[in-house]
Amino acid sequence: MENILELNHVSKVYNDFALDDLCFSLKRGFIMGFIGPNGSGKSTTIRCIMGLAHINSGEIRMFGMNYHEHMKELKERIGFVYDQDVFFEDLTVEKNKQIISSFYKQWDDNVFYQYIKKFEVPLKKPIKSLSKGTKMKFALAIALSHHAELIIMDEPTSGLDPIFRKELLDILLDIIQDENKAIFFSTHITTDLEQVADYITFILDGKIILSEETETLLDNYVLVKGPKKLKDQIEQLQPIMLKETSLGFEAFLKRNEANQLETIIELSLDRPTLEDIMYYLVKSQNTRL
Ligand SMILES: Nc1ncnc2c1ncn2[C@@H]1O[C@H](COP(=O)(O)OP(=O)(O)OP(=O)(O)O)[C@@H](O)[C@H]1O
Repeated sequence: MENILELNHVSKVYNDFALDDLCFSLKRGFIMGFIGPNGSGKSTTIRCIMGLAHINSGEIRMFGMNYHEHMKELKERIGFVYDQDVFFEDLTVEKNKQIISSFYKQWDDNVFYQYIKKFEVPLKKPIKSLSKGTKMKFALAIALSHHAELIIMDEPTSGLDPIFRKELLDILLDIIQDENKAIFFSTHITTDLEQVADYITFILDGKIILSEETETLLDNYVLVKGPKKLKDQIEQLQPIMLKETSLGFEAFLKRNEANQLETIIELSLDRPTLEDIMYYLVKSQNTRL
Protein backbone atom coordinates (compact mmCIF):
# COMPACT_ATOMS: atom_id res chain seq x y z
CA MET A 1 0.00 0.00 0.00
CA GLU A 2 1.12 3.52 -0.83
CA ASN A 3 2.28 5.91 1.92
CA ILE A 4 -0.46 8.50 2.31
CA LEU A 5 1.64 10.59 4.71
CA GLU A 6 5.40 10.68 4.97
CA LEU A 7 7.74 12.85 7.04
CA ASN A 8 11.37 12.72 5.94
CA HIS A 9 13.93 14.29 8.29
CA VAL A 10 11.61 17.14 9.24
CA SER A 11 13.02 19.78 11.58
CA LYS A 12 11.42 22.89 12.99
CA VAL A 13 13.24 25.23 15.37
CA TYR A 14 11.71 27.63 17.89
CA ASN A 15 13.74 29.58 20.46
CA ASP A 16 13.24 27.07 23.26
CA PHE A 17 12.06 23.98 21.41
CA ALA A 18 12.79 22.02 18.26
CA LEU A 19 11.32 19.19 16.27
CA ASP A 20 14.42 17.20 15.49
CA ASP A 21 14.77 15.07 12.34
CA LEU A 22 11.26 13.56 12.39
CA CYS A 23 10.82 10.50 10.18
CA PHE A 24 7.69 8.36 10.02
CA SER A 25 5.07 7.29 7.52
CA LEU A 26 1.46 6.12 7.38
CA LYS A 27 -0.03 3.83 4.75
CA ARG A 28 -3.54 3.90 3.33
CA GLY A 29 -6.01 1.72 5.23
CA PHE A 30 -4.55 2.34 8.68
CA ILE A 31 -5.04 4.44 11.80
CA MET A 32 -1.96 5.92 13.49
CA GLY A 33 -2.05 7.33 17.02
CA PHE A 34 0.39 10.09 17.87
CA ILE A 35 1.35 10.17 21.55
CA GLY A 36 3.78 11.96 23.81
CA PRO A 37 3.77 13.94 27.06
CA ASN A 38 2.64 17.58 27.29
CA GLY A 39 4.92 19.88 25.33
CA SER A 40 6.66 17.05 23.43
CA GLY A 41 5.74 18.50 20.01
CA LYS A 42 2.54 16.78 18.86
CA SER A 43 0.61 19.94 17.96
CA THR A 44 3.70 21.52 16.39
CA THR A 45 4.18 18.43 14.22
CA ILE A 46 0.53 18.53 13.15
CA ARG A 47 0.79 22.27 12.43
CA CYS A 48 3.83 21.56 10.24
CA ILE A 49 1.98 18.77 8.45
CA MET A 50 -0.92 21.15 7.79
CA GLY A 51 1.34 23.95 6.58
CA LEU A 52 0.35 26.16 9.53
CA ALA A 53 3.98 26.29 10.67
CA HIS A 54 6.98 26.37 8.34
CA ILE A 55 9.55 23.61 8.59
CA ASN A 56 13.25 24.51 8.62
CA SER A 57 14.40 21.37 6.82
CA GLY A 58 13.22 18.00 5.57
CA GLU A 59 10.19 17.10 3.50
CA ILE A 60 6.52 16.30 4.09
CA ARG A 61 4.87 14.16 1.42
CA MET A 62 1.19 13.33 1.07
CA PHE A 63 -0.44 11.08 -1.52
CA GLY A 64 3.07 10.66 -3.00
CA MET A 65 3.54 14.41 -3.59
CA ASN A 66 5.55 17.13 -1.89
CA TYR A 67 2.96 18.76 0.33
CA HIS A 68 4.29 22.30 0.18
CA GLU A 69 4.47 22.33 -3.62
CA HIS A 70 0.89 21.06 -3.97
CA MET A 71 -0.66 22.46 -0.82
CA LYS A 72 -3.88 23.84 -2.29
CA GLU A 73 -4.99 20.67 -4.11
CA LEU A 74 -3.81 18.34 -1.34
CA LYS A 75 -5.63 20.24 1.43
CA GLU A 76 -8.93 19.34 -0.22
CA ARG A 77 -8.08 15.70 0.32
CA ILE A 78 -7.51 16.16 4.08
CA GLY A 79 -10.12 16.33 6.82
CA PHE A 80 -8.58 18.33 9.63
CA VAL A 81 -9.67 18.68 13.25
CA TYR A 82 -7.66 21.17 15.23
CA ASP A 83 -7.56 21.68 19.00
CA GLN A 84 -8.07 25.44 18.75
CA ASP A 85 -11.03 27.55 17.75
CA VAL A 86 -10.96 27.97 14.01
CA PHE A 87 -14.57 28.91 13.29
CA PHE A 88 -16.42 32.22 12.99
CA GLU A 89 -17.56 32.45 16.58
CA ASP A 90 -20.38 34.98 16.08
CA LEU A 91 -21.94 33.11 13.17
CA THR A 92 -24.28 30.15 13.45
CA VAL A 93 -23.30 26.56 12.80
CA GLU A 94 -25.25 26.65 9.52
CA LYS A 95 -23.56 29.87 8.37
CA ASN A 96 -20.11 28.49 9.25
CA LYS A 97 -20.91 25.40 7.21
CA GLN A 98 -21.93 27.52 4.21
CA ILE A 99 -18.64 29.42 4.28
CA ILE A 100 -16.36 26.43 4.90
CA SER A 101 -18.12 24.11 2.43
CA SER A 102 -17.45 26.57 -0.43
CA PHE A 103 -13.73 25.75 -0.17
CA TYR A 104 -14.25 22.07 -0.99
CA LYS A 105 -15.06 20.78 -4.46
CA GLN A 106 -16.20 17.44 -3.04
CA TRP A 107 -18.39 18.87 -0.28
CA ASP A 108 -21.34 16.58 0.50
CA ASP A 109 -24.27 18.26 2.29
CA ASN A 110 -26.04 14.93 2.82
CA VAL A 111 -23.12 13.52 4.78
CA PHE A 112 -22.80 16.75 6.75
CA TYR A 113 -26.46 16.81 7.82
CA GLN A 114 -26.32 13.12 8.75
CA TYR A 115 -23.45 13.81 11.15
CA ILE A 116 -25.08 16.97 12.51
CA LYS A 117 -28.21 14.95 13.29
CA LYS A 118 -26.26 12.04 14.74
CA PHE A 119 -24.10 14.36 16.89
CA GLU A 120 -27.11 16.56 17.84
CA VAL A 121 -25.38 19.84 16.93
CA PRO A 122 -27.85 22.79 16.91
CA LEU A 123 -27.67 24.42 13.46
CA LYS A 124 -29.18 27.76 14.45
CA LYS A 125 -26.91 28.56 17.39
CA PRO A 126 -23.78 30.72 17.09
CA ILE A 127 -20.53 28.78 17.52
CA LYS A 128 -19.59 30.82 20.61
CA SER A 129 -22.60 29.47 22.50
CA LEU A 130 -21.64 25.81 21.96
CA SER A 131 -19.93 23.70 24.61
CA LYS A 132 -16.37 22.49 23.92
CA GLY A 133 -17.64 19.00 23.14
CA THR A 134 -20.32 20.26 20.74
CA LYS A 135 -17.77 22.44 18.94
CA MET A 136 -15.58 19.38 18.56
CA LYS A 137 -18.54 17.46 17.13
CA PHE A 138 -19.13 20.25 14.61
CA ALA A 139 -15.42 20.25 13.69
CA LEU A 140 -15.64 16.51 13.14
CA ALA A 141 -18.75 16.82 11.00
CA ILE A 142 -16.91 19.36 8.81
CA ALA A 143 -13.80 17.17 8.55
CA LEU A 144 -15.84 14.13 7.56
CA SER A 145 -18.11 15.81 4.98
CA HIS A 146 -15.89 16.34 1.96
CA HIS A 147 -14.79 12.77 1.22
CA ALA A 148 -11.31 13.36 2.63
CA GLU A 149 -8.87 10.50 2.14
CA LEU A 150 -6.62 11.48 5.03
CA ILE A 151 -8.12 12.55 8.37
CA ILE A 152 -5.73 14.45 10.67
CA MET A 153 -6.87 15.34 14.17
CA ASP A 154 -5.19 17.07 17.06
CA GLU A 155 -6.63 15.68 20.29
CA PRO A 156 -10.13 15.15 18.90
CA THR A 157 -11.35 13.36 22.02
CA SER A 158 -10.30 16.00 24.54
CA GLY A 159 -13.35 17.55 26.18
CA LEU A 160 -15.63 14.76 25.03
CA ASP A 161 -17.64 12.57 27.34
CA PRO A 162 -16.93 8.81 27.31
CA ILE A 163 -20.11 8.03 25.38
CA PHE A 164 -19.28 10.34 22.52
CA ARG A 165 -15.63 9.24 22.62
CA LYS A 166 -16.79 5.68 22.08
CA GLU A 167 -19.05 6.84 19.22
CA LEU A 168 -16.13 8.70 17.67
CA LEU A 169 -13.88 5.62 17.83
CA ASP A 170 -16.63 3.61 16.11
CA ILE A 171 -16.86 6.30 13.41
CA LEU A 172 -13.09 6.10 12.88
CA LEU A 173 -13.27 2.33 12.54
CA ASP A 174 -16.12 2.77 10.08
CA ILE A 175 -14.17 5.27 7.98
CA ILE A 176 -11.16 2.99 7.81
CA GLN A 177 -13.27 0.20 6.30
CA ASP A 178 -12.50 2.11 3.12
CA GLU A 179 -8.91 0.96 2.62
CA ASN A 180 -8.14 4.03 0.56
CA LYS A 181 -8.31 6.23 3.63
CA ALA A 182 -6.06 6.78 6.62
CA ILE A 183 -6.34 8.53 9.96
CA PHE A 184 -3.61 10.23 11.98
CA PHE A 185 -4.53 11.64 15.38
CA SER A 186 -2.88 12.82 18.56
CA THR A 187 -4.28 11.99 21.96
CA HIS A 188 -3.41 11.54 25.62
CA ILE A 189 -6.04 8.83 25.99
CA THR A 190 -3.94 5.77 25.29
CA THR A 191 -6.79 3.35 26.01
CA ASP A 192 -8.60 4.80 22.95
CA LEU A 193 -5.56 3.95 20.85
CA GLU A 194 -5.43 0.37 22.10
CA GLN A 195 -8.93 0.02 20.66
CA VAL A 196 -8.42 1.57 17.24
CA ALA A 197 -4.81 2.42 16.33
CA ASP A 198 -2.91 0.08 13.99
CA TYR A 199 0.29 2.06 14.50
CA ILE A 200 1.69 4.23 17.28
CA THR A 201 4.16 7.05 16.88
CA PHE A 202 5.69 8.32 20.08
CA ILE A 203 7.34 11.74 20.31
CA LEU A 204 9.42 12.93 23.25
CA ASP A 205 11.20 16.30 23.47
CA GLY A 206 10.73 16.85 19.74
CA LYS A 207 12.23 13.48 18.74
CA ILE A 208 10.43 10.39 17.47
CA ILE A 209 11.42 7.62 19.83
CA LEU A 210 9.32 4.94 18.19
CA SER A 211 6.87 4.45 15.35
CA GLU A 212 5.54 0.94 14.98
CA GLU A 213 2.62 -1.43 14.82
CA THR A 214 0.57 -1.28 18.03
CA GLU A 215 0.54 -5.06 18.55
CA THR A 216 4.30 -5.36 17.95
CA LEU A 217 4.92 -2.49 20.33
CA LEU A 218 2.82 -4.10 23.08
CA ASP A 219 4.61 -7.42 22.49
CA ASN A 220 8.05 -5.82 22.59
CA TYR A 221 8.04 -5.06 26.29
CA VAL A 222 7.23 -6.88 29.49
CA LEU A 223 6.40 -5.85 33.07
CA VAL A 224 8.05 -8.11 35.61
CA LYS A 225 7.10 -8.30 39.29
CA GLY A 226 8.80 -10.41 41.90
CA PRO A 227 10.27 -10.73 45.40
CA LYS A 228 13.27 -8.66 46.55
CA LYS A 229 15.63 -11.65 46.54
CA LEU A 230 15.40 -11.84 42.71
CA LYS A 231 16.04 -8.15 42.15
CA ASP A 232 19.81 -8.52 41.56
CA GLN A 233 19.17 -11.14 38.90
CA ILE A 234 16.85 -8.74 37.08
CA GLU A 235 19.31 -5.87 37.46
CA GLN A 236 21.87 -7.84 35.46
CA LEU A 237 19.49 -7.82 32.49
CA GLN A 238 19.74 -4.00 32.43
CA PRO A 239 16.02 -3.28 32.55
CA ILE A 240 14.70 -0.01 31.16
CA MET A 241 13.33 0.72 34.64
CA LEU A 242 13.57 -1.11 37.95
CA LYS A 243 11.98 0.02 41.18
CA GLU A 244 11.42 -1.42 44.61
CA THR A 245 7.85 -1.78 45.81
CA SER A 246 6.42 -2.75 49.20
CA LEU A 247 6.10 -6.34 47.95
CA GLY A 248 9.40 -6.64 46.11
CA PHE A 249 10.28 -5.05 42.80
CA GLU A 250 8.75 -4.05 39.50
CA ALA A 251 10.79 -3.92 36.30
CA PHE A 252 10.14 -2.88 32.71
CA LEU A 253 12.18 -4.74 30.10
CA LYS A 254 12.43 -5.49 26.42
CA ARG A 255 10.69 -8.84 25.98
CA ASN A 256 13.59 -10.43 24.13
CA GLU A 257 15.79 -9.72 27.14
CA ALA A 258 13.30 -11.35 29.50
CA ASN A 259 12.85 -14.73 27.76
CA GLN A 260 14.89 -16.59 30.36
CA LEU A 261 12.62 -15.30 33.14
CA GLU A 262 9.57 -17.19 31.97
CA THR A 263 10.63 -20.35 33.81
CA ILE A 264 11.02 -18.65 37.20
CA ILE A 265 7.72 -19.30 38.96
CA GLU A 266 8.16 -16.57 41.58
CA LEU A 267 8.05 -13.91 38.87
CA SER A 268 4.93 -12.58 37.19
CA LEU A 269 5.40 -11.39 33.60
CA ASP A 270 2.67 -9.16 32.19
CA ARG A 271 2.04 -7.47 28.88
CA PRO A 272 2.21 -3.71 29.50
CA THR A 273 -0.45 -1.25 28.41
CA LEU A 274 0.40 1.65 26.10
CA GLU A 275 0.24 3.90 29.15
CA ASP A 276 2.84 1.71 30.93
CA ILE A 277 5.11 1.86 27.87
CA MET A 278 4.78 5.64 27.63
CA TYR A 279 5.33 6.09 31.36
CA TYR A 280 8.43 3.90 31.63
CA LEU A 281 10.05 5.19 28.44
CA VAL A 282 9.55 8.81 29.56
CA LYS A 283 10.85 8.01 33.07
CA SER A 284 13.91 6.20 31.75
CA GLN A 285 14.66 9.07 29.37
CA ASN A 286 14.41 11.58 32.25
CA THR A 287 16.76 9.60 34.48
CA ARG A 288 19.34 9.48 31.66
CA LEU A 289 19.29 13.28 31.25
N1 LIG B 1 4.66 29.48 17.94
C1 LIG B 1 5.52 29.01 18.85
N2 LIG B 1 6.62 29.73 19.22
C2 LIG B 1 7.50 29.26 20.11
N3 LIG B 1 7.38 28.06 20.73
C3 LIG B 1 6.31 27.31 20.42
C4 LIG B 1 5.33 27.74 19.46
N4 LIG B 1 4.39 26.77 19.37
C5 LIG B 1 4.76 25.78 20.21
N5 LIG B 1 5.91 26.11 20.84
C6 LIG B 1 6.61 25.29 21.85
O1 LIG B 1 6.78 24.00 21.32
C7 LIG B 1 6.75 23.04 22.38
C8 LIG B 1 5.85 21.88 21.99
O2 LIG B 1 4.50 22.32 22.03
P1 LIG B 1 3.31 21.47 21.40
O3 LIG B 1 2.07 22.27 21.59
O4 LIG B 1 3.67 21.05 20.03
O5 LIG B 1 3.31 20.19 22.35
P2 LIG B 1 2.19 19.06 22.50
O6 LIG B 1 2.92 17.74 22.50
O7 LIG B 1 1.12 19.23 21.50
O8 LIG B 1 1.68 19.37 23.97
P3 LIG B 1 0.22 19.11 24.66
O9 LIG B 1 0.10 17.63 24.81
O10 LIG B 1 0.36 19.81 25.96
O11 LIG B 1 -0.83 19.70 23.77
C9 LIG B 1 6.32 23.77 23.64
O12 LIG B 1 7.45 23.98 24.44
C10 LIG B 1 5.78 25.08 23.10
O13 LIG B 1 6.02 26.12 24.03
